[in-house]
Amino acid sequence: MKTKNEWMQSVYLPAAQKFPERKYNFKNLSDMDPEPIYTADDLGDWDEERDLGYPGEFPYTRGVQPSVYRGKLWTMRMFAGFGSAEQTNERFHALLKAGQTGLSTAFDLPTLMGYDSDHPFSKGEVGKCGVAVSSLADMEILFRGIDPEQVTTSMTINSPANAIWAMYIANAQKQGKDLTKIGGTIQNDILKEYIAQKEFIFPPAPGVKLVIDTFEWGPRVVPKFNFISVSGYHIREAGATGVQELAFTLADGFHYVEKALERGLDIDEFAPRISFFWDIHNDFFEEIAKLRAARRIWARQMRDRYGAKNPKSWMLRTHSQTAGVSLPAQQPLNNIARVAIQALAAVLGGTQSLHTDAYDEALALPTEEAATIALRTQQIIAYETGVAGVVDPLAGSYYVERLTNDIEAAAMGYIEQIRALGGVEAGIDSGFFQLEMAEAAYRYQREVETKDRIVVGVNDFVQDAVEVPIQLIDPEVERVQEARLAQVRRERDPERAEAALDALRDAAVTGANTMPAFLECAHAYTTLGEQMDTLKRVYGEYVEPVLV
Ligand SMILES: CC(C)(COP(=O)(O)OP(=O)(O)OC[C@H]1O[C@@H](n2cnc3c(N)ncnc32)[C@H](O)[C@@H]1OP(=O)(O)O)[C@@H](O)C(=O)NCCC(=O)NCCSC(=O)CCC(=O)O
Repeated sequence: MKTKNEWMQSVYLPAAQKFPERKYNFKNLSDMDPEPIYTADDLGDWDEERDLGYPGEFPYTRGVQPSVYRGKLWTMRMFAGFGSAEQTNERFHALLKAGQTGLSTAFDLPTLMGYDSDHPFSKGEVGKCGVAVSSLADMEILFRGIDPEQVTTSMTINSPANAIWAMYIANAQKQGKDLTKIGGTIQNDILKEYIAQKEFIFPPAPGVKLVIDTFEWGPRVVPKFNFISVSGYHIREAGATGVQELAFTLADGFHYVEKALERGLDIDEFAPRISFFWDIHNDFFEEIAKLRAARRIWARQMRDRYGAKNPKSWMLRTHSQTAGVSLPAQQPLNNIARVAIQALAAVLGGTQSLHTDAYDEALALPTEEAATIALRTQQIIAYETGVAGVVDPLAGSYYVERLTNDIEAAAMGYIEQIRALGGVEAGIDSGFFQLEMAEAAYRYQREVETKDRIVVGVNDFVQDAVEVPIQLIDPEVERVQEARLAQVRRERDPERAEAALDALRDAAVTGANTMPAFLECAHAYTTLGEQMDTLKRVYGEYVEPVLV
């Protein structure tokens, strides 16, 4: 048989002279230029046993479970939250009734920034991009009628993650639930806030310290809870390429591991509950290869660099979300097609959990109809396409294996560069991440503006604006929240509340684990704002350095 090179010379190039290749940018979103075809000749020293293996076995390229979706479909976990706790609770019940298999909570901006709903800074933002939660009283309503032992819940919360998690756990305790049986995930990934999303409160050192408190406390008290979801999503949405998303996020994961080890924790006690979160964009094969490379890098580094011995510590388990940034406001119904393709890539990449964006995401929070179509998209993939019946069906594809290798190598290059810079916190201080991402975002935008990259409906195939119904948030929610907060402050035991906040302050001052104090703060109905203010007085607030 001819070699690839012989075929290129004798067949492809002569044909391309007669019928030239399209003048188009074939590069993927990580700026990697694919060749026209891939054969075994492209795999270099790729070794099937070392680099691929079997599903459920090191290095987990093919998936973390032996049976992957033949055993259990991925969790269909739609990110939802708006308005008051009552409204979101209603949406949660509707989503579960529609066949969703896990919950995922979106909090509003004041909650994400640690402000109570009645703080002057919260005006106009209460309940807008998620649900408002200022105390245990809101949490009780939010999860009314939902059994935390039966349904796993994800909470996208970062700077105030300890406080919100404690409220969730306090609510479960008040219902008499067994804490060793409740499962779920808090995002709790503060590093990517400094790098990308910018919803930080405290400086990086105490920010990371609070995260490590959850690494220590979680496995002992709520052993089924994933106390972190190390998130590439927001890094990607802020303009990073797929390779940067992978590298920066894994570097963040390793940073937390190193900090937990510095605290003297046993890697095999905490690492099995570290989880991840990826953004799944339009380049189909790039995204599949990214997920496979992610599992391989994590497994190799955890075993060989950090010395983890428990196979569960080697397994990178992940949530995925289709790429909001890829869904334009122009011709929004086309986004249903984009989301279907991205979701298929997440599934072929072996995700454990998936959110599919609603087509109207660029316009407003999703209407119930748009959110339902997004969920149905997952159900169509799960039940109609046959892709869930065979484990890692793309394994052995020359292109997919080569791309997995290339993405792994490129991401490891970045990870080594970050280590040489002095680590993630040093990279944040020097603006390394922001500058790398700004450059990638600029390159992408220039490609779109010069039409070197076509985005259907945006820079080609454009048509007049199409109107779709959008969801509006009732400003009444702000008044309801203010009234509830006033009632909470009036009815709680003031001495217990004050003592709880004092204990939180003391834990912060002495460097003790803050989680027991946060749990008591929740039970004492102290508010989120009161807890964060207490910590601000000890830790200070982060001011981002200006980069020019
Ligand atoms: C680990 C994950 C990724 C997934 O957890 P899940 O519980 O859903 O799934 P799972 O762990 O795969 O499965 C649950 C249990 O079943 C077992 N299991 C699963 N598949 C199996 C199989 N084939 N054979 C045997 N056992 C299996 C697992 O080991 C596990 O048990 P054990 O537990 O006993 O091992 C978790 O962290 C998660 O759900 N994350 C969601 C994060 C999220 O929703 N984030 C939203 C961000 S939204 C955001 O940031 C906003 C972005 C924006 O701006 O729009």
